[in-house]
Amino acid sequence: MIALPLALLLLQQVPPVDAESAIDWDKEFGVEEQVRDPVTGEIPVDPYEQSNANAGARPFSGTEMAATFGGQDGIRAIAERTVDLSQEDPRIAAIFAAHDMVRLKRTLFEQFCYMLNAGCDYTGRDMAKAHENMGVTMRDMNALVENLQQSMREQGVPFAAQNRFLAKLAPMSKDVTGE
Ligand code: HEM
Repeated sequence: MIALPLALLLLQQVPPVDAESAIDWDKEFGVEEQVRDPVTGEIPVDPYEQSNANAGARPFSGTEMAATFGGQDGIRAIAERTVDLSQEDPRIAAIFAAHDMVRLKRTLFEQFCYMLNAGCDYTGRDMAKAHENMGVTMRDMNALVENLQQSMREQGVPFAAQNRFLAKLAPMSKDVTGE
């Protein structure tokens, strides 16, 4: 029977929360709130100059490679699947966890589509800027390439065409990893 009086006594001891004295710790530590664009669902990035040169490789000529990859629909499926597989891949998932996968799926699709000459412009950042301070290693790079290979295989891209595409990506590894 002493429980109720004791509880009341303890309640009295809790200092009242004063709205004016509540500390905004995010502000104190300079943590900015990340607000997604209501239309695109993406988190805005710092301004940069947009150019197809940011894609890091010149496109294939002709329409053969684009057709082999299943046109824009096939390329989108491959880019998105690569991101999904990488997010679930215990070897590299942690690198993706704190980043905007909505934007990555769009920009990776654009980059692949541009390179495969399937009728897109690339609007993302260049490879060095996009992977700056991320600490990506060649081992991580190999894991991502395996995920891309699986995505291309699932989409029915022939082995020779897969390798032609990978050969265009390979020189980017030094900008991505800094190794
Ligand atoms: C040749 C290989 C690669 C290509 C072509 C590539 C392509 C891209 C592209 C197009 C972007 C988006 C740029 C933008 O937001 O403006 C990006 C961002 C990103 N990439 Fe890669 N990438 C490669 C390798 C890797 C690897 C190996 C990892 C990690 C294992 C990785 C992790 C990421 C992450 C986490 C982002 C998001 C960055 C952010 O939100 O600021 N990438 N990549």
